[in-house]
Amino acid sequence: MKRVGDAGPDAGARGTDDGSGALRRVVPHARRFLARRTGVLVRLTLWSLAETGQAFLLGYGVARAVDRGFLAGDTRLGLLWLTVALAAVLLGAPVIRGVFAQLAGLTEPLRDGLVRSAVDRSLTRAAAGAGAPGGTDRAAVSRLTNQVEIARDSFAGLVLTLRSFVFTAAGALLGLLSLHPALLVVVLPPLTGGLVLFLATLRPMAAAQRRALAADEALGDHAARSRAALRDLTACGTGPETARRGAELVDDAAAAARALAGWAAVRTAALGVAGHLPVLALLLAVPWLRGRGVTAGALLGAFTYLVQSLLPALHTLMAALGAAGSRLLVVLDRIIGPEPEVGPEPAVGSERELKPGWVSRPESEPGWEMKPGSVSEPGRTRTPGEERTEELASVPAFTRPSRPEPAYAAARRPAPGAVGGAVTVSARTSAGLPDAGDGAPAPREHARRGPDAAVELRSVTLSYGVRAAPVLDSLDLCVAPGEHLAVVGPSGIGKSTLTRLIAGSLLPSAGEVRVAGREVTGRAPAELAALRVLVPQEAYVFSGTLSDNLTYLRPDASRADVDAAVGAMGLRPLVERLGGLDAPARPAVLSHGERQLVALARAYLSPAPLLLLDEATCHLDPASEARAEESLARRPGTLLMVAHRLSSAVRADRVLVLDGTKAVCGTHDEVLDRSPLYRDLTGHWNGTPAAGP
Ligand SMILES: Nc1ncnc2c1ncn2[C@@H]1O[C@H](COP(=O)(O)OP(=O)(O)OP(=O)(O)O)[C@@H](O)[C@H]1O
Repeated sequence: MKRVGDAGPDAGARGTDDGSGALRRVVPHARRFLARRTGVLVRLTLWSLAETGQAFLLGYGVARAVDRGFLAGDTRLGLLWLTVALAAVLLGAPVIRGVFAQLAGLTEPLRDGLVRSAVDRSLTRAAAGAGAPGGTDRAAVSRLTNQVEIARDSFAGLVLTLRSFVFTAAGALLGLLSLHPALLVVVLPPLTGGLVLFLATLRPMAAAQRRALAADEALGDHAARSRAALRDLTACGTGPETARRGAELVDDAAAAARALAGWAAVRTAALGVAGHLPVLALLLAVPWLRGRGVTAGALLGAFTYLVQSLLPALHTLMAALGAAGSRLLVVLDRIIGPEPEVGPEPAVGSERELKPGWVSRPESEPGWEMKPGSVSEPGRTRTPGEERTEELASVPAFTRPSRPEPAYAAARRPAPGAVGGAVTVSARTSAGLPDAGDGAPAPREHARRGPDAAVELRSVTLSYGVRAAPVLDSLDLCVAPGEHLAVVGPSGIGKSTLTRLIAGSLLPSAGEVRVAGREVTGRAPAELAALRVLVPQEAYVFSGTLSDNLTYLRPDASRADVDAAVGAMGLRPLVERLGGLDAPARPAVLSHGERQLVALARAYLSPAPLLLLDEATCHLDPASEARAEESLARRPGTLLMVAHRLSSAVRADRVLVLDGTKAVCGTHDEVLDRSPLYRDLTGHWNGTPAAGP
């Protein structure tokens, strides 16, 4: 199952790779890249040859200064050879400058190429519809910034040190050979032993590096998703679950970092063998070397080669290959390796991720613990009715508020036992079409369709782009006049899209939207305004008096009507604070909640028969929200609202659960039975009452 924060399919599959697969994938790209830059490589080689000469002269100059100069009593010659050695050291500065100038000819094209590749990949994934509708490839940010820079820096470091080691080692070994072949016999075994040990750590180190990167991406992805869904997490009470998953990911990242550190320790041991044993061996072998005619100058020259050239070059090579090499391989493979497959949207109710920390799981899945009041208990079978009864009884938050039932609600309440009723909803893949039990719509249902319906959607499909996956797919919905319908669903599922379609501010890609029996498509703004009011999440209050704001949609409202709206929405304290209805109401001095109350009171006063609220109560505290909602529901007309808290759904006559291309509609109890998603929502909500309303 894919959980929040799990790295993508590529991360998982490649996370187990020991590095050889990545090497196979990356090498052809590297060959092509280098083949196109032979000029730079030749110039780099020429500059590097100067390093060979420099390394050679350093030890050779010291050896000759001792043997032919100072020990032979010719101080002048000794100083001359020392000057040669010094000149070799000083030669290093212009050589490094030349090397760096050529290096830029390799690293900058590499970075440009990787950025292009990362962007191409992200666009391809976006076009293929990775994730939920509107889902994004969040790891792309990491690839584009962090990982490309890692690749560039690692590549530069690698070229610099690998080249330096090869050319310096060539100069030093040549020097040792020229001083005395026996020196090589002593120095080479520990040197090669250390190098072999070091090379043996490369693969496991690359795998550990890969795991660390995957863990880092997963943690970043989880954090980004959680941040984007904070509002839903709070409303659904899934914060603790998300925090728990975040803690798991932090643990994973820490474990990966520890594994990496372990291999770094082995590598340090290899460096000790290769870097320090040759010096020790040389010291211990002095008598043996002297016996073979190795002069004091040659010994001193050999030490100079080891300490000044070979070992520093080896040290930097190991550090670079160890860290930068495996990092480079892993990052290159992530950016230019095979494109991870983007499969079709998994079916809702299977293993599809709904939102951070809120994952639709089969109820039988181990680890899907029961929380007080959640729906099923492993090992015990209960009838749906029993489950509902227990659940509602055990959790006060789920008890329907006792309010007088509006007359219209009683009139349209379905007969006991009947499923469905005044609201129908279906989608191409939905199994939730209410019917009379024999497949045909219930008679009451028929009566609500056509000109009688307050809102009717017939096979409505909405895609935001020609190639984009539809947000709503063949959706049928029928809302009776006077109905109070709550729309719920995960973030980004299409709730706002639905309200905008019904409001007529968005045209369906296919199908028909009718309000009060009239098709909304192509209707003039004034006509639409007479049919419906849409209150969005961010309430609009204009500069003017409070009265101007409240009566904007109904200029002829009497003072009594306005007073009634003020009372119904709980605006009285604000009116008093501002100094009366005719006092200026500057939007800047109102809180978000006060602005929402003003917008709701304006909608309450509107003569439009249909009110559409798109999380229009999200800034209100639960008590104010309940009062506003109940007043709006009592107002003559139909109320369709995107629920911010599940308590809103419990208060509504019907609940429409949008769940990908599935949609389920019915009373709270009915959708609890039929919608696993709704059960998930309510289960989580119940489990953390502190976060609930
Ligand atoms: N103008 C647009 N252009 C392209 N895609 C859009 C547009 N508006 C919304 N979407 C996408 O359509 C999908 C449904 O968005 P919508 O806002 O309707 O969801 P929602 O359920 O209301 O989400 P939320 O609860 O977060 O407000 C999302 O994936 C969103 O990214």
